Amino acid sequence: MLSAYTGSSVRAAESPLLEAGLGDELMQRAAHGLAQAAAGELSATGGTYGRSVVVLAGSGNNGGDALYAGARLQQRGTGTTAVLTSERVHAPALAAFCAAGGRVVALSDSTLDSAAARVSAADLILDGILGTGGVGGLRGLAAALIERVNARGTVGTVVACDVPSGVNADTGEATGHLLSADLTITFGALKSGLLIGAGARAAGRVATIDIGLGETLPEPDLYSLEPADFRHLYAQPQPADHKYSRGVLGIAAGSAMYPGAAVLATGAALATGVGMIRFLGPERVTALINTVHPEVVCSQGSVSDSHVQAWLVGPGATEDPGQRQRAREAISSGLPTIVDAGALPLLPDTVGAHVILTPHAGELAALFERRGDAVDRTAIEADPAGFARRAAQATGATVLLKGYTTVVAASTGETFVQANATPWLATAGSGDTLAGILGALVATHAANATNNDAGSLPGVPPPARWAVLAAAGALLHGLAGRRAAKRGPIVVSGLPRHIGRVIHDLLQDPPSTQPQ
Ligand SMILES: NC(=O)C1=CN([C@@H]2O[C@H](COP(=O)(O)OP(=O)(O)OC[C@H]3O[C@@H](n4cnc5c(N)ncnc54)[C@H](OP(=O)(O)O)[C@@H]3O)[C@@H](O)[C@H]2O)[C@@H](O)CC1
Ligand SMILES: Nc1ncnc2c1ncn2[C@@H]1O[C@H](COP(=O)(O)OP(=O)(O)O)[C@@H](O)[C@H]1O
Ligand SMILES: [K+]
Repeated sequence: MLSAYTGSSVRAAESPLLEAGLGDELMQRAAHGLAQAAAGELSATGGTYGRSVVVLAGSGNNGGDALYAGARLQQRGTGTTAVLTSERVHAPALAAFCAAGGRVVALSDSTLDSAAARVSAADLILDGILGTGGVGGLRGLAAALIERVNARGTVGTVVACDVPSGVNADTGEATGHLLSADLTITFGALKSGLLIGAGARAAGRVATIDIGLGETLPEPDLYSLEPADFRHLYAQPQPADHKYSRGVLGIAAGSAMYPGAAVLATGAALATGVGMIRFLGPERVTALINTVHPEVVCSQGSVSDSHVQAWLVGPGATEDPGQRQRAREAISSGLPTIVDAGALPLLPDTVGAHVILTPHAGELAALFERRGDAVDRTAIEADPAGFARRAAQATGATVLLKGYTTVVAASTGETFVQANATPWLATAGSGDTLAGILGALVATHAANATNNDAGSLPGVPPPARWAVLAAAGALLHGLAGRRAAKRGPIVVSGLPRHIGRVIHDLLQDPPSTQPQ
């Protein structure tokens, strides 16, 4: 499991070390790590000697890191040019850079075009315009430069210093022009803004350099499950198990208008592994379910008459009064319940953490509006962690907010971010399969909660266990989508096949490779 920290908390952790006079030492460690990583990128594409490197250096310490790293690269034989984006610059770092033989271009209106051409043509670009001290998006000449570079495109590898310049290291928000990185080398601790929102999209691969902050760091701001965590969270069937002891999932999904959502959610739940599925719905839907999934036990019955360990309600169920009634009863049953799509508007004022809401940004905006808290969808998309937390706090539920990165917030504040998905998953019905995965994970966990530790991870407090499971579901869904997308555009009804194969790979001990 990865832990991430806001840029502000990393700055706070640095401050006693700075007061102790260790600022230069920290910067040298950062520059060393950055130069090593950059040299590694160059080596992978033909070596360092004679390669062209451009350092984009802003006015602060982020520019200092990049200039010191540029000096080290110059000493290893690169041809390095620093483009200074501000009149101010970290003077000792610039002096070291010049002493190593680096060339310097001061950005001005008259040098903008030639500097942009140089950046675009470089073998490697170190982006040190702004780090954790940035306020708002890039402005002035720096913004104009990046706009021109993006218009031309880049030939070489972009390595961001700490964060892609202009990304808010706390929230991942970014306004204006950004230079997307192939690799971000971040210092001291992983920054939250690299896991989420625009920052996650711009960061590329992320590596953290230890600069010795150690115990000065506070509690993490965000967590992210890694593929190797999955097998600790998945309730594998044991020799003494039978179908009931493994966990029974109740599903009330689909309607005459949207029967397909029920088929997709049920197929994904079966593929994730569950003792049994009891499916409730109108006859037309149950007939379809039984045709496509003969192993599912179907009826037109009620929630109170159905013995299950967990519920999944809502996919495709918007217009059907019977399904709406089942959803209401499931939500108030006290059993863990996945509340998706058409069931979201049926939520009472407050529920427990065992109720897991799965809105996309539009559905979350509607949820806030129903509670008299008007929030724009675009505001949610810009700060998904902030709004998922707000929703979890307001409702008491565990909130899984879907999108390019999926955020899961526990009502107690612990927040997970999973960026395992692919935009190919942005296709109708994909959310139904996520709901099915979550239903199966939660039902099998609920059945096993007393005799194994599925759903708990070292370092994560027990109240967040539903959030951990939901994050595991997002991880599995994302990896299955990636695997499916290797063969072209995703057809959602084919996703269950990939879900099963990804689970197989994730349960290897130890996982041989990260499933793709
Ligand atoms: N502290 C440490 O121990 C260590 C820190 N480290 C490194 O330091 C970095 C933080 O450095 P920092 O605090 O100097 O801030 P940083 O991000 O370089 O620039 C801020 C300056 O930029 C400007 N500016 C602001 N907003 C702007 C905008 N939108 N568009 C354009 N310009 C803007 C503003 O100047 P102004 O323009 O207002 O004069 C402000 O002064 C951190 O990310 C890490 O890389 C490592 O070396 C490890 C040890
Ligand atoms: N751009 C994207 N990149 C990665 N995953 C995405 C993207 N857009 C959507 N997804 C994922 O696809 C699913 C879409 O869910 P949803 O909007 O509820 O679809 P539907 O209601 O049609 O089933 C979610 O799991 C979401 O995280
Ligand atoms: K930067």
